[in-house]
Amino acid sequence: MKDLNNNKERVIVAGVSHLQPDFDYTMDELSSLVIANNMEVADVITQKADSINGSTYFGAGKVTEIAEIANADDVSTIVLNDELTPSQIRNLEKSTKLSFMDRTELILQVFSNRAHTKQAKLQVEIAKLQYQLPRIHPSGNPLDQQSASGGLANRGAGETKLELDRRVIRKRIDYLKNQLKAVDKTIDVQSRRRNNTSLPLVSLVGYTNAGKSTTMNGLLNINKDDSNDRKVFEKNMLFATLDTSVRKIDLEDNTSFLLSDTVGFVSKLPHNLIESFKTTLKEAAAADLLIQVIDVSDEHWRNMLKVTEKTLNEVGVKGKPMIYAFNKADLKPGQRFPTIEGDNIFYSAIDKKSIAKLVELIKIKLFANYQEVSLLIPYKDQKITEGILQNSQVLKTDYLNEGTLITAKFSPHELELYHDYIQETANAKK
Ligand SMILES: Nc1nc2c(ncn2[C@@H]2O[C@H](COP(=O)(O)OP(=O)(O)OP(=O)(O)O)[C@@H](O)[C@H]2O)c(=O)[nH]1
Ligand SMILES: [Mg+2]
Repeated sequence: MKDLNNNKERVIVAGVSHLQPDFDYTMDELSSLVIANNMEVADVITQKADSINGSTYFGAGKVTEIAEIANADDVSTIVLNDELTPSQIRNLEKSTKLSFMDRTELILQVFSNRAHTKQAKLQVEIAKLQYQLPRIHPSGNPLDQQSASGGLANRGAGETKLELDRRVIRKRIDYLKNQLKAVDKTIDVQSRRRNNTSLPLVSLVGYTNAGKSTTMNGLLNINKDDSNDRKVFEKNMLFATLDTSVRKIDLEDNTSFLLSDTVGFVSKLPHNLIESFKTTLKEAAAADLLIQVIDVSDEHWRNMLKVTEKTLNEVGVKGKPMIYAFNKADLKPGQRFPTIEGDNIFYSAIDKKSIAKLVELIKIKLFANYQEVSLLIPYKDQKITEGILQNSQVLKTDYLNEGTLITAKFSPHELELYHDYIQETANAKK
């Protein structure tokens, strides 16, 4: 069998620490991203400085040192902990003859390798081209300079080869954006169809590899061993999930909710990528309740929580009710689980008792503001009656002369929807 290890590119990871408190954590994570990109870390080089050098990122002495270490390690690529300007990368490459990859490019490559569906592929390619746009190099070949005397008919008149290349890339970005819009639209229609059921929507969010997909699969399993085709992909690797999956979860007491699993976050997630993935994150934006999954066995969980909150803010998800789900408690020595403390739960997604406890908390948070109400629905609106009987928490049904009298517990959203049929509100506001 072919030894895949031999094919892995060995790289040096390097970064400038200018007293940011999370520097060590971001450097560790950079190594994980390198491994996720199927490369190997040969060495780690850091420099302490008051600020980042505007032209070469590192100070001059450090650049020489990196070149020497790279030579000794027989490494030709250096991966950097920040996003660099195009000229910083050019200067570094010119003076060392090595190749430099910044954190943004690395994350884009990992996403690119993981993208399988059309939507994810389009989202990643757009972000990649946007990253490349200011970074394509002029070739230096004078023949590449287009003649300024090309005539008025020539739209590219006076354009350098570089400008032409950029125009081609911009056109491609526009084309892909249109394609993405079309794909988003079909997905949106599917999502709206789901929303018509008026079931509450719960979204799993959080750091990559925290256990969101494993939690979803655990919840799919609560009442029955759910058929495997409803399960989502879970794996010990960064960005195993790039797409959003939504599943209906049925609880024992006849209540149900929709649960969505989606792409995870990482620190310094490239802005273009966030922008591209906004539609994927729409389910989180539309959610009635967020479950933030946190890997409590990771020493950096506080940083991860901070990054998740910041990223959610950036995509416009603010002020939603949230459960803080501290997962992988089984891997943290001395951690009792499952336990609920306010909005926090300590649990393990691979433990049935934990999942049952999580359901308890979801029910408390989700159904807390439900109200018991009776609706009288005329027989001509049979479709509405059917919808309620199928999806709402129905307590009683009577068939009267005027129509169907249904007593049920309704969400605020449902109450708005069925406002015209309300007969009486029981004093059952919990
Ligand atoms: N021991 C233990 N392992 C867990 C637990 N939850 C998840 N894992 C493992 O952690 C790894 C990542 O889990 P996923 O569910 O794929 O994580 P995710 O948050 O969906 O990650 P991305 O899709 O990459 O963002 C897998 O190998 C899981 O088996 C847990 O409670 N205990
Ligand atoms: Mg996942």
